[in-house]
Amino acid sequence: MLSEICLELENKGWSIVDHFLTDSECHQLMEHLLVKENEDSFRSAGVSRHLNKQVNSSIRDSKIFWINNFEENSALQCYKAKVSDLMIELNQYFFLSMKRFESQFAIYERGGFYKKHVDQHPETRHRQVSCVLYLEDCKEGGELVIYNKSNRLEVDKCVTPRRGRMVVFFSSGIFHEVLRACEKRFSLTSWLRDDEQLPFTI
Ligand SMILES: O=C(O)CCC(=O)C(=O)O
Ligand SMILES: [Fe+2]
Repeated sequence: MLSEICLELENKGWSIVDHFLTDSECHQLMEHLLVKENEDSFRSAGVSRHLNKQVNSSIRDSKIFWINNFEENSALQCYKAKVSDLMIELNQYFFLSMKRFESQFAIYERGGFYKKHVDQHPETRHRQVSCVLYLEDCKEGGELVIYNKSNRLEVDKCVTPRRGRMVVFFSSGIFHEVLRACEKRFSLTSWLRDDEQLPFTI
């Protein structure tokens, strides 16, 4: 599985992995996410603008929770181990030096969206690879649209969120957007980074 991801990233800049986690692991993550939501721990997501953090709901309408403790939940531990293995494989294949990752749960309410963007901040450039894991199916809406790596106007793939499905793509060159969700949409996103110190969260 890991070498296939590397090959696909090399060819297209993105890869879709079904069953990255099992249904029961995703259920466990959902339970954890819902506890955090009930504790009112989610916050409106911001977008970065020249190192200033802004909440701009015309670009992005969703709420997020940054994960600080992976030990709280066994499915999170499993997720962390699998993403770490992926990071090692990607480092070897692409001669990268990613050292850690930052992770957040995201909830898009019905009508939520995220306009076309790239994940790497132009000022810092430490995000190298993005991994988005979907925790529930979306029957309609909420698709992730991935644009062609050499032509940002051309759609390469429209990904339907499915429980356990993970999309991996380069954080710098791959434009993408989240279409309006028709129902509540749940995901766990990680950015693999090549710096050591703790980032400012966005
Ligand atoms: O949830 C998704 O499908 C993608 C989210 C995204 O692009 C982001 O958080 O930067
Ligand atoms: Fe993104």
